[in-house]
Order: sequence, then C-alpha cells, then structure tokens
Amino acid sequence: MTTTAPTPLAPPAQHPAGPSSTPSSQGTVRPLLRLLPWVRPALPALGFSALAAGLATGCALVIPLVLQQIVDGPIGQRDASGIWPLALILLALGVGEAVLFWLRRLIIARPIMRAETRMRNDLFDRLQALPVSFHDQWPAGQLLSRAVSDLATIRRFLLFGVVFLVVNVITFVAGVGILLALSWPLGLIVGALALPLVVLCFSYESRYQLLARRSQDQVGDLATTVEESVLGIRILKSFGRGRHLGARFGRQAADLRTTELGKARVVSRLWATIIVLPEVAIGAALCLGIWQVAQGTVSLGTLVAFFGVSMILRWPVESLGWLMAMANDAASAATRYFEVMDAPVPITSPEHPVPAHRPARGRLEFRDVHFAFPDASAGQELLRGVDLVVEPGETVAVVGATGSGKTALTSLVNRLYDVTSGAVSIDGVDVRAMSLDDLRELVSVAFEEPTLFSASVRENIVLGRPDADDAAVRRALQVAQAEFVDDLPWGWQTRIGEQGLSLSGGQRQRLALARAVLGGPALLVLDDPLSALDIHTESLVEQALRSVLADTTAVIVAHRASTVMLADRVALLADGRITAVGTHSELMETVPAYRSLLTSEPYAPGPDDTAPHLHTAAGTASAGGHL
Ligand SMILES: Nc1ncnc2c1ncn2[C@@H]1O[C@H](COP(=O)(O)OP(=O)(O)OP(=O)(O)O)[C@@H](O)[C@H]1O
Repeated sequence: MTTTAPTPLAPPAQHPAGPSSTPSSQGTVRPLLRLLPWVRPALPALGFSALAAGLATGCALVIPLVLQQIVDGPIGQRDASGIWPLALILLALGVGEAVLFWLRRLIIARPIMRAETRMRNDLFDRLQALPVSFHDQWPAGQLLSRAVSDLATIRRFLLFGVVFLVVNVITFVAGVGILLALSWPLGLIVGALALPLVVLCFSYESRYQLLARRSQDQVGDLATTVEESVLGIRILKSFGRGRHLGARFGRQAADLRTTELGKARVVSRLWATIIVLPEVAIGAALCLGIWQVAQGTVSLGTLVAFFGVSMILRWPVESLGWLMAMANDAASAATRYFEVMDAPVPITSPEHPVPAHRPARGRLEFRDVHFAFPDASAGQELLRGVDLVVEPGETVAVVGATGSGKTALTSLVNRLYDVTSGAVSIDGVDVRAMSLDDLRELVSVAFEEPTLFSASVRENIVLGRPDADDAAVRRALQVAQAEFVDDLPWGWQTRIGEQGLSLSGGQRQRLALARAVLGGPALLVLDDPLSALDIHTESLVEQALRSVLADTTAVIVAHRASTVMLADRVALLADGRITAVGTHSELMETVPAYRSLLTSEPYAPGPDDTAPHLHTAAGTASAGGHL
C-alpha cells in the first residue's frame, strides 16, 4: 500500500490546524460557549462553586468593616472589653472564608473532570467516525495534542478561571460599591480604574490569542515529531538520521519557546500595567483620605476600612491578566477541539439502510467506478471507469503496476473511501445503501501492512468478531499458518507489543490474515497479504487458504505469480481501468503488459495496447456479466 502520510523529513502537511488559519474573528466567548453541551451537567456545581467563592470574598470584604467598628468603637473609646465580640466575629469571618474556599474547590472538581472525560471520549469517537481521508491529512501529533493538552487547558479554565472571572468582577463591583458608601470621593478614584482596565484587556486579547493558538499548534507539531521518531526508530537508527530528527525537534522546541516567551511578554506588559493602575489609584486615594481624616470629614476607622477593602480589590484586578490569558488559552484550545469535532463525516450509514442479503451470496460488482483521493488535484482521477464482477465464491486477483490504484480499489469495498462516481455493490445492494455495521460484517480485510494492537494475540484476532469461540480462532490460525502463537510465552494471551513490533513481519501478516478469515466472512479482501512470507510458509498458507477461498468471494491484490495462482481469474488494472480479465495462463499468453508485470520480461506499450485489452474468454457482456 502506498501511503501519503507525511514523512519525518518533509515539511508539515497543509492541515487546517496551521496557525495561518487562526480564526481570530471567533474571539474568546464563542468557542467557550460551544462547550456548553459538555459543561451543562456541571453548571449547578459551577454555580455553587461561584457562590462559595463569592461568599468567601464577601467574608473578606466584611473584615475591614468590622475593623472599622473596632477602630472607631472600642479602640477609639479605649474600651478593651468591647473588642472581644468584634474580634470573635473577625475570627469567624476568617474561618468562614477558608472553609468556603475549600468547598469551592471540592464542589467543582468532580463535575468538571467528568465534563473533560466526556469531551475526550467524544473526541475519540469522532476520530473513529472520521473517514480515512481525514486521517491521511492530519498529523497524529495534532490530534494527540488536542486530546491531551488542549482538553487539560480547558479543564483548568473551567476549574479555576471561569469561577474567578465571574467572582472577581462581582467582587470588584461590590468592593467599589462599599468604597463609595464609605467615602464617595475615595471610592470614585478606585472605581475609575475599571475603564482603562477594560480597554487594556480588549486591546491585548487579539494579540495574545494569536500567540496562544500558535503555541498549541506548535505543541501538536512537536508531538508529531516525537510520534514519528518513536514509530520510525528502526529506520532512523539504521540510516543514522536520529541526530537530524533531533535537530528538527530542537528547532520546533525553540519555536515553541519563542512563542511562549512572546506570550509571557504580552502578559507581563499587561500585568505590569494592571499592577501599576491600582497602586496609583490607591496611592492617590490614600493621600486624599489622610487629608480628609486631618480635616475631620472622615473617621480613622473609615480610612482603615477603606484601605482594607482596597487591598482586597487588588487581587481581582491583578489576577485579571492571567485570568484573561487562561480564558484565551482555553478559547483557542476549544477552537482546535471543534476543528476536529466539526470535520464532516461523509462516510456514514444511510438513514434508512437497505438490509444486506442473508445469507449473503457475496457477489461483488464494480460498476463504472471513478475515484479520486479527496486531496488530489481537481480532475486527477486514480480510477476512471472500473467495471468488474466477482461472482459468489469466486476469487479474483487484481494485478497492476505499483501505484496503479489496487489498494484504492479494494478500499472502496468496505467504504474506507467512497467512489467519486459509479457504484460498488454486494449482492446487488450498493455498499453506500447498507448500514456500515452490516457492510463491515460482510467484508473482511487484511492489508499488506498488518496493524496489530497492544493487546493479547486472541484480542487481536477476534477484533472484528469478538464473540468468536476458540474453535473458530483455532481454524483461522490454521488457515493463516499462524500456530506459532501456541509457542509464545503465554500462548494466545501473550500481549504483543505496540503495533506487534515484537513479532516478525511474516508473523504479523499471518495474524492479520487469521483475523481476516475468522468466522468465514462473505467477502474477503486481501491486499497482498502474503508478501512478507518465505516461499515455504507462503505455499503452506496458500494451501490452507484455498479451502477458505473455495466458497468465499475474494479479491486479492497480488504482486507475485504464486499469489495470483490462488485466484480463479485475474483482472489487470492499468490507467485507472480494468484492461484485461482472464485466467492467469490466458493473460500470460495474450497480454504482454501482464506478462511483463509478473516476469522480468520488458514491456513497451504498442498501438494495440492503447485501448483496453479485454480478454474475451469471460466475455465482455457474457451472461455472467464479467468484463
Ligand atoms: N491518501 C491518499 N491521498 C492521495 N493520494 C494517495 C493516497 N493514498 C495513495 N495515494 C496515491 O494513489 C496512487 C495509488 O495508490 P495505491 O496505494 O492504491 O496503489 P497500489 O496500486 O496499491 O500500489 P502498490 O502496489 O505499490 O501497493 C499512488 O500514486 C499514491 O501515491
């Protein structure tokens, strides 16, 4: 199978996650509001948490007022006994504040983490539902960073940022109200802070959001490099390219550092201004307050209370900088999350699926099939009118030059991709009209690159048929000549490493073949499944496969004559069409292009080869409908 996944050394693929696509117009609020469906169950807890935080801040705001009573009352009147009740109130307020802060955290943690888990599960489900063409275009690291770090960023904002953004604004408004009540000229000076603060935050938001987005994309690129270098460790070591990739990683890490420093610069500028503003306002109010106390227009207790409240207001103002940063980080993480969640899922079960024939006969038909990969340039069709019928129980080998589209053709059967036009049908039912569950039960596949998961041998084999019993697994293992699994340290329960790396290529192929033939599927699609086997094992597998293929419809992509011999007929794929169909010996005799593919005989297309070379043994319009 030819793959277009980005190679470790190629420039990053154009994917929608690029910083250039930063949707700055989305702002902060809209992406965050879209989290509502997941956050809704946590809203009561968020409300209680905000209430607890608000009450805690309320306690803190009342403390200076009690101090005012102490200063103007017992202290001013030198009545020591009057201090105790007020001191007890102070103590109660302090304890209340601490308990309420603890409660705030306790209430919110569980529901927000539940929301994060649901978002993560939904992302995983979405990734499973998205078509192969989506995964062809998106680097794995970009998806990984969305599933891990972006969701953690959103969780931190929901746990902490959102509550404090609300509570701090309320605290500021309430605090300024108290200050105005204590002394309106002093209150006005502190309250006037709000205007420059709002202007500042708005002016900084768009700059910061751009950097936040860039940094998250760069984390994704880093994750991609790590993933590729770990998966490709053998190649990198063999070619001594580890250092090269290390240099690329270093450059990406340096880019990320530059972006993070840029973020820090923007925040520190904002922060510096935000910290200076209340200091200036409080300083000015202090001068005026002292003058007012000296004039006797304000009591000393009022001045103490005023500064107590002002000090409490410093935190909501000063924290605004990083709360805004947190909100922007969360908004751009949410935007990245929704880029995946909003990606279209074109390959789905129809609303009213046509039931598959039961028992399935397994007649497979490609009718005028055209296909272009979604990311191919316009008009670049790989398949340009494929017509082919595979009768029930028949095995057809698809042969063609490398890159001619054999894998693409077989991928249309179980809808890994959909045809651009034309139709693929099984027992007369268009595969797009069936439910995906039905289709994937009917069609079983084995690819040249066998993917095994980090699970036991048995779990890997029964992947598509979890209810298969041991006898069926044993039969599948026999067909695939994969009984070597009995000799593994824990037999069928042996965990095979990530991607089955602890097994040889041939062993992995045999397990993948066992997985494909398990349970006797109606239709078997094998994409050069024996390429990694030695001649001896290959002939053993072929012997065993023959019994399975005797009554199963099968399409086998074949590169070697030995695999072709498994088939009843062979179809030659060239120039996007089936140009010849017949038995192996017929094609060897009459089709030079075919002969050249399976032997070392050179082939130069002649004038006779420009038109599709259709072997008539099966008859172009025969009763069987073969090409
Ligand atoms: N996801 C993709 N997006 C765009 N082009 C692709 C994609 N996958 C494969 N191709 C291109 O389509 C062509 C056919 O690929 P395909 O894998 O079907 O060929 P093949 O006949 O199976 O080749 P081989 O015999 O080498 O396995 C190749 O030129 C390949 O580069």
